[in-house]
Amino acid sequence: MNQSNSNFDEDAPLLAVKDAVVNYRTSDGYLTAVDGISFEIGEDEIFGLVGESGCGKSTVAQAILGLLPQNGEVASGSIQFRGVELNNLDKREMDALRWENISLISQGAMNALNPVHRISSQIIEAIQAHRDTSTAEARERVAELFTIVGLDPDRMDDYPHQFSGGMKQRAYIAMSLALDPDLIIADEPTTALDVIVQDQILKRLKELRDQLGISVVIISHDISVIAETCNRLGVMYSGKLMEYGDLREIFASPYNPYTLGLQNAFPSLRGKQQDLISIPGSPPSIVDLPSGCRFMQRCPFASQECATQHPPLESVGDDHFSACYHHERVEQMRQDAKERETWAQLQDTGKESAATGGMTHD
Ligand SMILES: Nc1ncnc2c1ncn2[C@@H]1O[C@H](COP(=O)(O)OP(=O)(O)OP(=O)(O)O)[C@@H](O)[C@H]1O
Repeated sequence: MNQSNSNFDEDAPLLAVKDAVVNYRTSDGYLTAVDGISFEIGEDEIFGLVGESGCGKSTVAQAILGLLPQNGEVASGSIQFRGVELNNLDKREMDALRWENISLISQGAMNALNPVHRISSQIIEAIQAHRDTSTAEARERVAELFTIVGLDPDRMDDYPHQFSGGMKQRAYIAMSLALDPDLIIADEPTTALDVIVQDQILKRLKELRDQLGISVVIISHDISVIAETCNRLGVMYSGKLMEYGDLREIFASPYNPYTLGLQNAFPSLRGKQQDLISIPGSPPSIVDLPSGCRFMQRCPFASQECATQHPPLESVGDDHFSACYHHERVEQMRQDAKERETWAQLQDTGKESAATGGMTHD
């Protein structure tokens, strides 16, 4: 463990997010992008946060790292790293924690490498900004990091343009590992990469967990990426967690209609290719959120009860939680969700919010 903060509580979870609400101040007033979500991440864990574009995944990542844009704020709830409330840290403390304890691989991180500097100098600079290390020692560390991420250390003095997209992404991962963080947050780490490179990067993230004991949060809109890599997951929709817990348990027995829909909508990275079925419509705008279940307008199983308020997360198994009013008829929902007609009827009845919308895969 990287003990840069003496207030860390070794018995506390690595990361605990509790009832976190994140608002953005806009000309339309305060918009709630993340609405009371709670989850915990333990040691040696790969946690996936999945959901369609705009559901609040990046907002969660930015809130954890203290990197919300100027108009964003954690309005309530708590975000604790090893028992330390991150919202209470000042800028200097948060800057130290970032990189040393939690590091971020953001969307398109590979483009964050500076094109006019050698990759080695960029990583050395990151190391020396936090540690009193000689350049020779830092170079040794860069070589070690290159080996860890599967790059040839002889290439460390190359410029970014001499690397392919996948190699640049690995180089950025090497940089994010430079100070031995306990947790890496990878926000769409493979989106811009082809399927083979994507697979290699995801395998590498898994190996980091296995070899270095680093926990990883992978944020993706693609449930098949999460299925390949994670051992626990949270399914987000419109600022809420719809299903949460052990990945195998959730994939073996999903309880939430949104998870059922997502499973139909993405091709498996390996395994049998099945017919893809989109969820008609699109998520509600955060400018005008419905008072009932956020997924109601696109849910083929919705009833009157769903219009009352968003359902709370309920325990439905061992480390398995789901937010839905219809858990008692889950067997039937699982069967019906596999049928194209079940989702097509939403379009027929005009129930969905955007008649021509649908899930996209990019
Ligand atoms: N600075 C901002 N000001 C106002 N609204 C914002 C701001 N940043 C994000 N939002 C809104 O907050 C909601 C959540 O956005 P966020 O980027 O967290 O979602 P996401 O699930 O990560 O989507 P994507 O996969 O497209 O990045 C969206 O409705 C978005 O338009």
